[in-house]
Amino acid sequence: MKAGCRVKICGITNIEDAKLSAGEGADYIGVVIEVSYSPRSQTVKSAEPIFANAPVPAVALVHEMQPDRLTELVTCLKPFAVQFLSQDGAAMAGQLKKIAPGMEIWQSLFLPASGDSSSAFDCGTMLKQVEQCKEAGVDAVVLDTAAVINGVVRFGGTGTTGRWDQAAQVVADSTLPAFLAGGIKPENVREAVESVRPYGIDLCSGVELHTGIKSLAKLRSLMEEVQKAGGINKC
Ligand SMILES: O=C(O)c1ccccc1NCC(=O)[C@H](O)[C@H](O)COP(=O)(O)O
Repeated sequence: MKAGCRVKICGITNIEDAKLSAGEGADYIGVVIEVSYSPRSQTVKSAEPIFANAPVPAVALVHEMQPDRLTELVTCLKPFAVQFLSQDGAAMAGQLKKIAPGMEIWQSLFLPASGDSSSAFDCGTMLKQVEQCKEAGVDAVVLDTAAVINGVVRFGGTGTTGRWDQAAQVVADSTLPAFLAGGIKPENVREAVESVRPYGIDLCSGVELHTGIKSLAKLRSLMEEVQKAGGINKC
């Protein structure tokens, strides 16, 4: 098993970027599927070539997708995992694992943005959520940051860092592998990894040339910085 911090490159919109990310060392790629507020969103149909040819495990991200559509997605794309941005991963896990045994279920959980000291956060409550997810068959959680952009709440892909002190508390006692997401980029990834010690990191806008297109130079620089991060991450 890999010892260091896993890396998931998300918001992939084309197979070239999937291959670029994997070639630079990504462990997973993520594709946002039919999420209205994402500028990187793909349809099940347009995502087919990415999932069919992905060189590393590919994760399908969904938000409040109807169960019938979810079944179609799983049948067509055969993702390594479905990641729920809305809080329905635990409720859907049992049903999805019946139709796709072996497929993982990931659940995004949202922390306040850094600098936001007014939003209530209770580590114990989040750890209970993690435990409930685990009992329901969820395999991993992604600690991300939600933010209001142009008047719309976006659950991910915001480029906004979260409260890493709070993320570190959750990671330390999480009973599931926990990824850290939100505003991670080459310039801050070392601090993110060394201060939170997540199982993995998950990022999107920090390695883009422009929205929806990845940058080779930024991916390379990110991976170099991840390699430099010292210490042992949570397995
Ligand atoms: O990437 C998007 O456009 C996106 C939009 C809506 C929900 C999720 C989205 N991306 C999912 C991810 O897992 C991102 O990697 C994660 O949210 C972090 O994004 P970023 O802050 O841009 O690194």
